[in-house]
Amino acid sequence: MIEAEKSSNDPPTSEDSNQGHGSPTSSLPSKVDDNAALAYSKPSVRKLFHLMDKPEKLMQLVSFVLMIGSEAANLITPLIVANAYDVLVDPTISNDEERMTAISYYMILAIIISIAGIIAGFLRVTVQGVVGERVVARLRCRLYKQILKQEIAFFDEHKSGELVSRLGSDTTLLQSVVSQSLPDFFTQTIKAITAMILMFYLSVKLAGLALGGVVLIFLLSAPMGKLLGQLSKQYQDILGQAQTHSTEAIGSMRTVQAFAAERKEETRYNNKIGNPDDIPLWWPPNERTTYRVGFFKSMVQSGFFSFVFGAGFGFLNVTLWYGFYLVLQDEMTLGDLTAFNSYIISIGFAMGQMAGSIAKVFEGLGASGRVFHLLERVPQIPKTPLSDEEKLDAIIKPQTMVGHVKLEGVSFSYPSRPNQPVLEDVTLTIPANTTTALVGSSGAGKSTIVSLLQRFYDINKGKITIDDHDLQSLDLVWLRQHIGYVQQEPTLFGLTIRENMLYGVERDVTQEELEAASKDAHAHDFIIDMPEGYETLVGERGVKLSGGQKQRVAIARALLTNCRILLLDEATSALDAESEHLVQQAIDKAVVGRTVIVVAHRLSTIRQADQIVVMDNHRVVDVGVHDDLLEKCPKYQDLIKRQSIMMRNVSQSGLKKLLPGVIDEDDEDV
Ligand SMILES: Nc1ncnc2c1ncn2[C@@H]1O[C@H](COP(=O)(O)OP(=O)(O)OP(=O)(O)O)[C@@H](O)[C@H]1O
Repeated sequence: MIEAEKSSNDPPTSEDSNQGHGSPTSSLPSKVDDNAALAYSKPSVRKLFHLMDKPEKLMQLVSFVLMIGSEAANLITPLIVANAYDVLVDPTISNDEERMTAISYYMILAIIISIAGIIAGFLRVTVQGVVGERVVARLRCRLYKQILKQEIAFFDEHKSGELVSRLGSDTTLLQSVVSQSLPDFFTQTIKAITAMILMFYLSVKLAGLALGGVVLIFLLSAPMGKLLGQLSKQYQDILGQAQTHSTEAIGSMRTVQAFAAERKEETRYNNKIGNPDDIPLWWPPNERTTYRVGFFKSMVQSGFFSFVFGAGFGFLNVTLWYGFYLVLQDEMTLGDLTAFNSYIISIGFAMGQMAGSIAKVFEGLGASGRVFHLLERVPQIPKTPLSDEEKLDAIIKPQTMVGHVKLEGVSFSYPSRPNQPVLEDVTLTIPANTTTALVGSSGAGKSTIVSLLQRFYDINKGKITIDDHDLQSLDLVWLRQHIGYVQQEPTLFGLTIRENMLYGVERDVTQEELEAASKDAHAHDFIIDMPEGYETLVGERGVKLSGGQKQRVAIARALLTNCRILLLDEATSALDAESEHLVQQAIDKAVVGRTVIVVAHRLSTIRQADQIVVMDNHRVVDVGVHDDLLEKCPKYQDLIKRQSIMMRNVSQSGLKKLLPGVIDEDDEDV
């Protein structure tokens, strides 16, 4: 956890090694390292090029050679055409036919070289495009892998929209940097430098004047270019925030519509975009919207280009003027002046394109800061071993799991709220193959225990062991493969029922096995009633199934994983009586021969448990079986009295029988 406060680039310190695997006591919690919107690494072109592997480097080399070829062709052509001009006015040639033959020779040569240049240019752009596609595909794959590797606390802090935006628009920006802007910038720079050398070759005086002009224009336009880069970055940041809102709303459309909150969501999005229909005049109001930033960005952009082109071509006339003077002074030929003129036009265009490319490079580098931050972020769980030897020493992957769970003096707060204790000094022994019900008031920390057992978070103090192995020393994949988890509202994926049931099941499963598991989970009957049976698509997040059906599919999934520990978060939301009964039967089958820890809300579940853990105010207040706790634990009595599910199922007289002495005669409505 200490690493959370360090830059991901920082080398590990001895302090880190003290926090190694198996350490019973970790450091105090630190707030998750980054505020989502500010997460940023130093952008660098070098890092971008490191994304290239051997094939791309080779292609880059080919592209470079093609670039030299095409630009050499472009630059040599004016020199050849200059010869044709000089032939035209050459007083030593008296015969027009002879003159035309010489001109034709030079012009045919110039046309052939130009065509070769165009072909080389076409090939260069194609190769560069392929390089860009390969780099962005690799970047997206790595980035997605990296996102999947992050610990749950990271996802508590980072909204999915923001991450999707990094995978989508940020990587697209980087692609255009690699495949277009940077190569264009280099090409145009080389072109401008070569043209300048050729200009010096033609006339030192004229070239000196032109160079002075180029430097002056560059210096004057640089601040505008910088401003353009800043505005581009701001634009991307606000767009990212808008995307975060929209992804959240689109992903929760049922909630949005149920609360008739479409207008609210529209406003939230529009507040970031700046809907032009709400802006009476074209001048943007003083709010941070993409419209406002884009408005100024276009102004600066057009100002920048107008200045570079305008000043460039204005200056061209000044040099041309001086050039005529030099021709009259016999310091250069007319042909030389036409070639010089072509070069200075080339430089003007090159500078314009360089300006456009550099603005895009700045924009891309802004995005690269966000992308590289994520790419370099070291997941806090599991902590990265400092060396291969440490990995071998520290990580345990036992042959089998028995399922004996122990919590010893566990204290915990969520990394996003480090000062708010959620568990304090919790000690608990859960023998293998028994069922433990966690009960307690809302917010007592029951679901947190379930999360900690899956090592979604690391504890701050104390120790959690499974079969006497410290949780932090166990191979994380092995651990999670041996733990089944059925959530209150299970998440299914937009796949078929079969695919959902086999999600996370690594071995081959026969149809018989699949059906047996779904029969045990009381899911088989409703599945075969569906038109496409096990091949039925369940819709995004399983929306096409009822709550009870989703739970039964999730239980079947847990059964198929052959998990040794089953974690159940019982639904608080009411299922109808029949569905509840079926889910209960499914759970009854699932618990046999497993260590089961259930966040219990139903009296039936609580009563059947081998031990009941009563939690209150972040602590365990009592542990026992139902009858004992009813007798001696006031908190438990209170809880049972309040169990809403129980109230639904048990009549007042039944309640008095169930809780003698706890329900009073006048306790009509508990
Ligand atoms: N991801 C999180 N980040 C920060 N705080 C959290 C997070 N999840 C839960 N909490 C806080 O931790 C405390 C315990 O939550 P937990 O979900 O474990 O309670 P619970 O006993 O399961 O409650 P319930 O019966 O209502 O589900 C609560 O105060 C809650 O606000």
